Amino acid sequence: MENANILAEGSYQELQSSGLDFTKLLKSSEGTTDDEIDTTNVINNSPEQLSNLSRQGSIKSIASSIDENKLNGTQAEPVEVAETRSSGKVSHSVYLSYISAGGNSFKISFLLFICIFTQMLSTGGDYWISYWYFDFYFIYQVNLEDNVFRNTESKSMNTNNFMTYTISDSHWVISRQCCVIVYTVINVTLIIVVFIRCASFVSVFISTSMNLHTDMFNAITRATMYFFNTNSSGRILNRFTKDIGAIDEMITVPSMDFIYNSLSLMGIIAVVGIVNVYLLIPTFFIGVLFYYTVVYYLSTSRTRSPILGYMNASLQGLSTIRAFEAEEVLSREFDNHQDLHSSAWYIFISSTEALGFALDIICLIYITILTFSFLVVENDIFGGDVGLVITQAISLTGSLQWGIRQFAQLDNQMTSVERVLEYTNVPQEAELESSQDKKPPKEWPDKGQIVFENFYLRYSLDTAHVLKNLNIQIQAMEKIGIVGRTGAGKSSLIGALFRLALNEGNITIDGIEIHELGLHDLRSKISIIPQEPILFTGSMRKNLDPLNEHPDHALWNALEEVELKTIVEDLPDGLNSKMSEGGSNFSVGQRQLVCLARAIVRSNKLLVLDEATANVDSQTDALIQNTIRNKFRSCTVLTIAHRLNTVMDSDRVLVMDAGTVVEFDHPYNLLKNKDGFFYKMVEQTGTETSELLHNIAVESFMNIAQENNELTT
Ligand SMILES: Nc1ncnc2c1ncn2[C@@H]1O[C@H](COP(=O)(O)OP(=O)(O)OP(=O)(O)O)[C@@H](O)[C@H]1O
Repeated sequence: MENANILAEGSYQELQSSGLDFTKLLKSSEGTTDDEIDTTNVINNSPEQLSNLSRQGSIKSIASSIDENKLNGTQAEPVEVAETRSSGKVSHSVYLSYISAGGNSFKISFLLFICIFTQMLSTGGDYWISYWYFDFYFIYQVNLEDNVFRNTESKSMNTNNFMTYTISDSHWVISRQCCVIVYTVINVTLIIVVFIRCASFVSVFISTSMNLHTDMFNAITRATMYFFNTNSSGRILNRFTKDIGAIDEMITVPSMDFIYNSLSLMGIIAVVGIVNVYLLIPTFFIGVLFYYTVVYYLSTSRTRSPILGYMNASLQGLSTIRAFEAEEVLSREFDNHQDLHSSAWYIFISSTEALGFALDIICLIYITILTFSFLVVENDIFGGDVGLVITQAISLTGSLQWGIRQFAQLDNQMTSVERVLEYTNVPQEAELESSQDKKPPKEWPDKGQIVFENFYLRYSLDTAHVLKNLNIQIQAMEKIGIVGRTGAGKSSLIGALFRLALNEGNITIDGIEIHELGLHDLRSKISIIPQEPILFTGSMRKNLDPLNEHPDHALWNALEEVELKTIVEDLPDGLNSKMSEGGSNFSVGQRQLVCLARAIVRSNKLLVLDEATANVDSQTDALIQNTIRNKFRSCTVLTIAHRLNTVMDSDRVLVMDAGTVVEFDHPYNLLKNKDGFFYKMVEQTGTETSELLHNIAVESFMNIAQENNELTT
């Protein structure tokens, strides 16, 4: 195929005789067919196995590397860490963090004050009515009964005046007009305060969500690479969508209801205590009974089944399930999850009903105790107060049930807060900016000399070192090829330069120890072309020059170097044309060329190629190799080699095995050692290819020797 057109089709012989690009390609790579074998797998495989591998394609090659990993035992890929539970008991510190995320202590105290004040006004209004009724009783009832007052010291009474009268030593009577005015003031104030309370709640809840989201976002963007290796992107997105969604929507209403109901309960207890302090004794015992009922209920309402997660995963992997004809197994597993889910849900409904019944009984007992206490205990409690206490206690029944259900929901949803808080505390990378006294000069690195000294690397504190005691000196402008079997530590060596894992020991670039620098200062000075080309959503310009530092002509020149100029010119908006997500409107090879153009634009002294040509055709490979040779002549280039021919003309080849450097010299010198790793790797590519590779090495060695001679004469 070429440019999305079928140029030719037919058998191998037919295509061979057609003289099309296909046969040219074959001819150009005739000598390197075996060479296409991944060098990372060759050391321990026989030639027969290797040729089998190359024929069997990528699936086999993946399988072989997995087998190898299994055999070695030590080279396990990072395992995804277990997901935090989505239900269960939430600690008090989570509640505290949730509350403190709502704003400063003044804001939270104000909200608390306004809630208590609202409840005081509400209970005060009820209490005022009872007081009012008391006045009415004295003025109309008692006065009608021949002005017989207890402890009578009768005074003249004028109920129409806005005045108070002392009826006894201990009680005041207030005029009706005054009662109405006070009651109106209480209610109007209550309405205003309720509005203020609503506004405060909205403000606090919005701040809570925003702060939790921002904290998590900031923490994730600065998290170590190890975190991303052990947490899938789906899981991270889940926290930003589902958990933040729960904080936005599912927690707010239950929190408010719970606070209202708790305060209302306190209001009722206060009224009971004011009317008769001895009634607090049965209230206490009922409270204890009530507490244990609620604790029992909450523990049963937390059961969950992962049915939704299972369903989601099944839908996402539907094609795989069908391809492997695993529908039966999956539907059986789904049924099990469904059974668990249904039984948990049934328990939840039953326990909620049981709780309602238990609370009704408890409230009934309480109301009975209160009511009979007024009959049994001889005292001078006024009838209005009795009515007030009983009506308040009756209102307990509904509000308590609702409050507890809301608390159960709140407690369940609080796991979302816990999960968000967990991600705000993930391990962070080093500082982005260097301290003033360690700031590197603007032109650093101007030579490109790299020195590793007693260097070790591991991916987490509880795993073994994957790079061990490296002592490497790479001279300025050297072209270094890095080879080794899979898991030897080639990518880790590159990662060490970018400080992506836990580095121990020294790495010096042009005399500056990189661990003393800020990450921005370090990483912006090393260009990398990875195996998987990374393009951003946005314009072509943004992809070539993300920080907008270079003029247009520099970008066009870079595109010309990688032979993409005409393709970009043909795009509707040239440099401003939009790239799809991940650059999917470009082929893999073209994306790789854009990455190369980006590296050319940056013109750093250090370039790293991590198997950059592994996924491209041999023509693009040749173009990339040539461009690198020409454009990065004065740079230090580290190339992790996928195909041996790409590193045979390097100044030196670094052979790695099990995290250590086993050989490091010019390929010509390495090939002299017939017991060496590199020699064996070359030999295992087949007779023809190895001969070709030997020739490239000799030619390159001669060229270098000639250049050195010219320099000395
Ligand atoms: N992100 C990671 N977290 C934990 N261990 C890792 C990680 N990446 C690599 N390793 C481990 O480090 C060791 C070296 O891996 P590395 O990727 O550097 O090898 P490599 O030579 O580049 O292999 P390949 O050619 O297959 O890419 C392996 O044992 C691997 O399991």
